[in-house]
Amino acid sequence: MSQLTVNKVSYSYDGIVNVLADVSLSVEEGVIVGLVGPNGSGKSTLIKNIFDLLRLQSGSISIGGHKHASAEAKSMGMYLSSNDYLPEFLTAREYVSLLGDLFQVDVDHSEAQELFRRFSMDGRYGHLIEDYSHGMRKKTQLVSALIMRRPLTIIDETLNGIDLEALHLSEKEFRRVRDEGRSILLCTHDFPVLERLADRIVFLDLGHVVSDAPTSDLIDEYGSLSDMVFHHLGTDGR
Ligand SMILES: Nc1ncnc2c1ncn2[C@@H]1O[C@H](COP(=O)(O)OP(=O)(O)OP(=O)(O)O)[C@@H](O)[C@H]1O
Repeated sequence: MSQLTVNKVSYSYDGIVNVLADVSLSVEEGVIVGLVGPNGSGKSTLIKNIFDLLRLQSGSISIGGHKHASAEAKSMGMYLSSNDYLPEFLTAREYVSLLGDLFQVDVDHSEAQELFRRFSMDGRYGHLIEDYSHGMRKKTQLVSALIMRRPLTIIDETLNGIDLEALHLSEKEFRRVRDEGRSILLCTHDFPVLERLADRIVFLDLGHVVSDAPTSDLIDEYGSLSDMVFHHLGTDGR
């Protein structure tokens, strides 16, 4: 079953230039899909359309088989945005509880505390988020997504700014998410991470899907994901 289906979505901020042009993609159950593309190619605009943060202008989107703007769809997907905005006036425990209420998840705080320990934030779960560093906020976002266990998690550059140890642990946890049959759409410029993790890569450029292929096929053909992107960017008539 498809956890996410995007069908012929176009979007324009000014009614003149299409930032997304007929974008289609799908994320099946139990896969990690990488979303890559140069700055300004439309990745964040696409993600905001998926989560109904921008009103869909044309095409259709479904999450877990439900229309993307419905309450059912919204309960199935979680979005980790590229910024580290979190409610400063809450502790991580309160924030995770709040998400648990929203997603109707019975939160296991001892599991969250254990993840805090493993992410080198031992003893900080009950502290106010306003005292967290940038990296700690990113890791709090990751832990909260791991605890909410949504069928679809979309991660927009959230791994930026975390240390190598946390990155290693995140990759391990993402593989576990996939093994449990849940799906991740991972938007990042960190190609080595995608080469290790992603089953498939969707490459967006100037609002168009340039390619959508298994990571191993792209590596066989181009040697690496960065070479695939450089090859495309050097193509005449781009
Ligand atoms: N609120 C907005 N109003 C007008 N134009 C916008 C707005 N947000 C984004 N854009 C434009 O839409 C295009 C796509 O931006 P978007 O942020 O979706 O790209 P991106 O692929 O996520 O880029 P990056 O890798 O830099 O995060 C860019 O030209 C950007 O300037």
